[in-house]
Amino acid sequence: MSSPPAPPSSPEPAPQRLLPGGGHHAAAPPRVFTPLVASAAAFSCLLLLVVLFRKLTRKRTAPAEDSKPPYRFPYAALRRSTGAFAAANRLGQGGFGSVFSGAPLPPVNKPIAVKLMDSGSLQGEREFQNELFFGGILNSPYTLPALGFSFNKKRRRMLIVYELMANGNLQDALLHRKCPELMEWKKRVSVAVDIAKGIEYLHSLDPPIIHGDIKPSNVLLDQHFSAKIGDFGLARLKSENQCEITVLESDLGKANGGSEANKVEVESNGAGAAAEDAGSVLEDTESVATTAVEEFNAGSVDQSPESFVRIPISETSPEAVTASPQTMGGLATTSPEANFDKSSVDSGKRSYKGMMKSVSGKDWWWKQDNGAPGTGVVKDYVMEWIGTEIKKERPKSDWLGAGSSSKGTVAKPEKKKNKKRMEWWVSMDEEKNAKSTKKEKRRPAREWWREEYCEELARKKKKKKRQMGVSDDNCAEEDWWPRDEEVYADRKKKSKSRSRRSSRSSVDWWLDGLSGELWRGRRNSYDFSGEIPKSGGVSSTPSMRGTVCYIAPEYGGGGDLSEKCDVYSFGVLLLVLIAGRRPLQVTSSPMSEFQRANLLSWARHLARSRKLVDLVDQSIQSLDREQALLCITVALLCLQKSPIRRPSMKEVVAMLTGVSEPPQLPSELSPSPPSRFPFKSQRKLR
Ligand SMILES: Nc1ncnc2c1ncn2[C@@H]1O[C@H](COP(=O)(O)OP(=O)(O)OP(=O)(O)O)[C@@H](O)[C@H]1O
Repeated sequence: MSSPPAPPSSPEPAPQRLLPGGGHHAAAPPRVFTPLVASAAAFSCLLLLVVLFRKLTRKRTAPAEDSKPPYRFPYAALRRSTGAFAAANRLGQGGFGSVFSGAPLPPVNKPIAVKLMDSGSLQGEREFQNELFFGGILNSPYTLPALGFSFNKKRRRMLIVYELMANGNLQDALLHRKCPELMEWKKRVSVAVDIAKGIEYLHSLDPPIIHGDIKPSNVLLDQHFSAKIGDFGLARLKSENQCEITVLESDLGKANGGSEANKVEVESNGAGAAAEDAGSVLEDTESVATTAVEEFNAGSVDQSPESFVRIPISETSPEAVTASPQTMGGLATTSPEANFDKSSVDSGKRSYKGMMKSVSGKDWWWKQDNGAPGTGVVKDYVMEWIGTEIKKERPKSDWLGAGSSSKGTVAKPEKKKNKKRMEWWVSMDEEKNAKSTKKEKRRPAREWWREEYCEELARKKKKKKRQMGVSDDNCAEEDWWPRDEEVYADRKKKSKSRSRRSSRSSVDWWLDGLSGELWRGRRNSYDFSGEIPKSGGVSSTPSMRGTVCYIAPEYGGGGDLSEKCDVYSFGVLLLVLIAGRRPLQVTSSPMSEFQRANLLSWARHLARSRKLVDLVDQSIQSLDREQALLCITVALLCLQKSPIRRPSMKEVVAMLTGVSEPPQLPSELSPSPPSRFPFKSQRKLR
């Protein structure tokens, strides 16, 4: 008997699995899940990547909430924002370049103004750094610090970004465009108070900030004609012991190396006419701003981004005495070299409360701490390129102190080179140093002034003759500088009354009340309509000491910069605001007008003859006479020659806002000045 055929083996062992309560629980893991797990893992990886990517992207597109200006903007973004620096967007021309309006760019979601500076002048580069430094510190509705910056290495351009001020600068609004809003007395007073509060704010910081160049063209007006103090290019931090602290260039050595690297990179991306685009390509990868901090922390800067603050050695500092090889008679000189090398390291003047942190060891760079309180975040500015530019531009003969290397210094040639560069840089506002080493040779400021002035006049006259028929009247309108014919008319007129002042030249007379000023030679821009020479203004003697007519006599004469210098400048500005005219305005009008040329002398004259209200702008509407008298009196108090006698800005604000008692005129402006008639006044007293 044949056995029944075996049932065909079931292809599916599944029935076993399907048996309830069967004894097959220890079966192998279900393979059906494997692809599921794999795809889940892949999905999570992908998700992770996406999250990471978004995080990275966000870092580039939106700086962290707590990040603060100044931000570094990609050059290409600024270029786009200003329509490739289109002429139509040009707001004006300053001493170091043009300013353009631009569309909002994150993280600054407001219209911007972009100052485009060529890197030709060291002074410009230095002002650039100053602007950025103070941009990280200032925070007041009455100041307008830089919001950001950028570079274009190929084109050797530096850019500074500010908030756009709809009504431009005060000089232009008041004297050129004569904005109707500013013809209202109340508005003028409110502008004056805004400015006073702005300066008060600067002086109230710890350490105080001295602006150093208060004048109407450095005051900007927003859409409501609220005033903000701008242009911190010449501003200084002041230490408790009166040391000036100057923001200086970056580590030259490091900067040079890095810059070369960058240069190669740029050139590899394009050449010739495409230079700008090549520069842009590099930066176009980022579409919006990052902060300097982020960039530095992220290590995306390929070289050290330090800029620093230099603190000159105090003359009595023991460190200075031992450190400086140029120590003389127990007192250290304040030579740039001494400052550069030594002060930084050990001189114990580093504690800049809440703003900067000292760097330990032999690293003498100062880092500017602008991070959120307590975080200890160090803010540095990217200055990779400036050092190289200095090296390129400056002739060897320009380095101050060349050949005067100190005995005790054993330095490597490269180090020495850098030092000399730095000395030159340092010396730009260190006339004081020169003074201390060459004391006996010092000339009176007035003599120096006269020479400079006469040379300038001669140059101007020559130039004008050459350009016969070319009108540059508009350019010559800047603040104070009279046209040649005016000056010569002035001289003619003065020669008639020479008997009175035989020993004094017209220049001396002209400078009455303005003694010692230097000028920066910048011109205003709204009415400018031609090519501007690189150096800028009508008179272009570079100076790190402010603007003629506005600079305090003691500072112009070589003295220290103090808060009282700002007070003096504010006094001039206040008179300009009240009178609606420049501080010096010589016209070819009749003799009666001539004595009014110098606003300060004119105000003093009116004070003595008790006609102060005559100073007020004739076109002012709704004049409050009492308030006008108060304002002029405050201005005259600020303009006292002795800095100690000038009020503080806090007092000025209190007087202008009526918080304190109305002030009295300075005693020397009484109708019979006691100093001139001592006997008479003594008799009177008895
Ligand atoms: N934030 C801004 N908003 C609007 N206009 C501005 C702004 N910054 C500057 N400007 C305008 O651009 C022009 C040039 O400004 P800039 O600060 O370069 O020169 P300046 O103040 O005239 O002279 P200086 O070189 O002595 O500072 C000025 O007419 C000014 O009104």
